[in-house]
Amino acid sequence: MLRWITAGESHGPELIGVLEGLPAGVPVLAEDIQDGLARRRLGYGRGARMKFEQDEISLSTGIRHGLSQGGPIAIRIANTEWPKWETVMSAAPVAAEDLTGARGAALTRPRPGHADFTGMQKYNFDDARPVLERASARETATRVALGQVAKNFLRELGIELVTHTVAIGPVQNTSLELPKPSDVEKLDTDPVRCFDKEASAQMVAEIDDCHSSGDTIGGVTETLVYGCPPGIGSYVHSDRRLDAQLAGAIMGIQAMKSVEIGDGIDTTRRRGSVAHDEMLREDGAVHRITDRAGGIEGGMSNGEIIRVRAGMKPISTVPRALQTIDTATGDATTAHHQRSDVCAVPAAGVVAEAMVALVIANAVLEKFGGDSVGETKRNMESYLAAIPETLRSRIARG
Ligand SMILES: Cc1cc2nc3c(=O)[nH]c(=O)nc-3n(C[C@H](O)[C@H](O)[C@H](O)COP(=O)(O)O)c2cc1C
Ligand SMILES: C=C(O[C@@H]1CC(C(=O)O)=C[C@@H](OP(=O)(O)O)[C@H]1O)C(=O)O
Repeated sequence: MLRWITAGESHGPELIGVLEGLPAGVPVLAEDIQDGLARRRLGYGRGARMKFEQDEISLSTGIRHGLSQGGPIAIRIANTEWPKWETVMSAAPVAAEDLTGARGAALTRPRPGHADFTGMQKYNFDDARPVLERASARETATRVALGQVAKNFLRELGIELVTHTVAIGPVQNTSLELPKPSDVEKLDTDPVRCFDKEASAQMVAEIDDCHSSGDTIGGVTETLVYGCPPGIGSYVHSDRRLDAQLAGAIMGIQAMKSVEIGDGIDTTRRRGSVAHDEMLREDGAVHRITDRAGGIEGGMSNGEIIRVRAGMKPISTVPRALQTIDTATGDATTAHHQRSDVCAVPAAGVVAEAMVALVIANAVLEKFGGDSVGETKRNMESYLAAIPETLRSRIARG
């Protein structure tokens, strides 16, 4: 079983992520993790912080000479801004007169849509600062770092992921062409990580329009998993279903409001005759004529491309500030606003990919086990080889 946990505040000294349960022998280099983090900082519509935040990482434990050792892997990501926040975020007590100005003064005008107001109620704070520090999606840098380790493990088994943006607000990419893992570099050069040039230009224009009218916007990303063998996850109990695990992981990302597996909502509008994926046996293996199910049936992977869509709401720090109340006085006012992203959908897609990688890696380990990556691979190959001929599936590879 693979377990992970993150710790840290948005403007604290550092973020920490721990991954436990990874077999030994998985190649892990600092550069791989830096690559993943750099990708998360990108995207048209990101705010000022992403221009200077460096995501300085240290691989603190669990890796030796570029390979995982089987023990917990701890990754630290330093916050570039820490010197400016040392007093406000100090672990030691600080005198009230030292907490002033935009950073230090209590935040009492909670933003509708963010965690501010309910967080203050729940944790008994008279200041939204501690709420936003942990609710902030800064934390997702750690998930991307851990997800990168999971991706390296999956790559050893021939499982690869790629993520693209399919909608920004009302602008949709209606092209049916799916990116392959070899298209990652091409996607990296697109301002919104969209696979269709025309749709990408319209998405950029939509973000510009939001920016100039003091507004924010959300959208939808799609993560594709290639090379996943059939039989990952299970139908035998609700919490073993791969689709349930994926949905939970996606909904655990800040600002995510919907998850779709395969054609998702579109499938609910179709008749059965055009909603499912008919089977064909060719060259000694069964494959599907379509992949409307998104590679999962009965809570198990079926060998086709796994497709997971994640729907993100608009950023809640709206420059044209929304109506709220001042929690210090009870008076009507407008929500506090500091620098913020206008659109973070491309970055959220990178986070979604990390979460999908962690879920698939966990499900793979549950099925095949192994204390070294070689053992996991042998177990997987012998399972596939033992499947009777008429039950064999073609595995969709990139
Ligand atoms: C990658 C990413 C970047 C985000 N950037 C911002 C931001 O700059 N400003 C903001 O108010 N919310 C931002 N958010 C969204 C908030 O974190 C989120 O709205 C908040 O946690 C409440 O969302 P919830 O209702 O889903 O919990 C971002 C989310 C993600 C995934
Ligand atoms: C720092 C990141 O995203 C942040 C997510 C975020 C929020 O409220 O979720 C608010 C903003 O933080 P700040 O107020 O410090 O500018 C974003 O920049 C990041 O993704 O690394």
